[in-house]
Amino acid sequence: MSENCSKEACSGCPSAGGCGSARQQPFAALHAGSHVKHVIAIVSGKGGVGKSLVTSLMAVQMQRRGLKTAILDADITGPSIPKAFGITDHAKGDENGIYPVTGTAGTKIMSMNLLLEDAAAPVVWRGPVISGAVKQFWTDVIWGDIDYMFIDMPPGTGDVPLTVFQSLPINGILVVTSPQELVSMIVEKALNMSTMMKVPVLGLIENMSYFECPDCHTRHEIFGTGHVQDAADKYGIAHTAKLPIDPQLAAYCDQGKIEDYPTSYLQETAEYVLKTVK
Ligand SMILES: Nc1ncnc2c1ncn2[C@@H]1O[C@H](COP(=O)(O)OP(=O)(O)OP(=O)(O)O)[C@@H](O)[C@H]1O
Repeated sequence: MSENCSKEACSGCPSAGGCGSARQQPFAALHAGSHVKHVIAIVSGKGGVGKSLVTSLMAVQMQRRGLKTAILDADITGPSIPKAFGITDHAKGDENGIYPVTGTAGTKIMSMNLLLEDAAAPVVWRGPVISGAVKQFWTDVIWGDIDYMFIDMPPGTGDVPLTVFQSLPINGILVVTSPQELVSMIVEKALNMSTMMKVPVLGLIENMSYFECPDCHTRHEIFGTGHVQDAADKYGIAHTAKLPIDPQLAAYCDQGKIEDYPTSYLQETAEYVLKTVK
């Protein structure tokens, strides 16, 4: 934030994410064996709108550009990142710390499911314990050199997202919504939380925006017309994107082959992030 800056938050500011001094609280210390250049959090107002999918696609986009990429899965009670990347190995640790598991294309991943004996076992923990685990993914994991780390946040605006915002030096967030959700107060809550935390909103992504008929290529707005641009204008968010409902994408995710999916989805979002957070 420049000395002359009079903005309450960074949304809409051309320097958003780049000025670095908007947030001044002491952040949790990164492990000595890690050097993470940029941290982008993916948030949503509620669960099931495709936050993990967007996190995975963003990592894949960056990885394809030859950047060193990581995903910190902060969705401790509903971790879905290892499945999308087909990771079944457990994370290993020694006296120095915990090592992330690397996907076939090179994305480094840490998730609660990589630490559990049984991936189907529920994590029945209270909020502060969950927040502690997320912080440990930052402080105790030996990430090595990372250009872009994406954090798959737990949905909503509860105490875990709050702790993550306060503890980790997040450069910006991408908000994932669905067409119905966009008109709701829940999205406004997520956007207001980022304003309160002084973390710039880099973009608004409307997932399941439409379905394109594979035969006639007509686009059908199954969940109604979204208003992603209206919402972006209202909050001064410079970048928007729309993702279609794509059964093939879901199938690649289910088979753990997200890195192999030949798609340009979120290419423009990746380019916007590269341009804005550098
Ligand atoms: N655009 C899409 N096309 C097809 N399937 C999708 C799409 N977006 C999400 N899905 C599927 O919907 C399911 C939920 O998506 P995802 O896990 O990314 O949501 P989420 O917001 O992270 O949920 P939670 O917050 O509960 O973890 C997944 O099975 C995913 O493959």
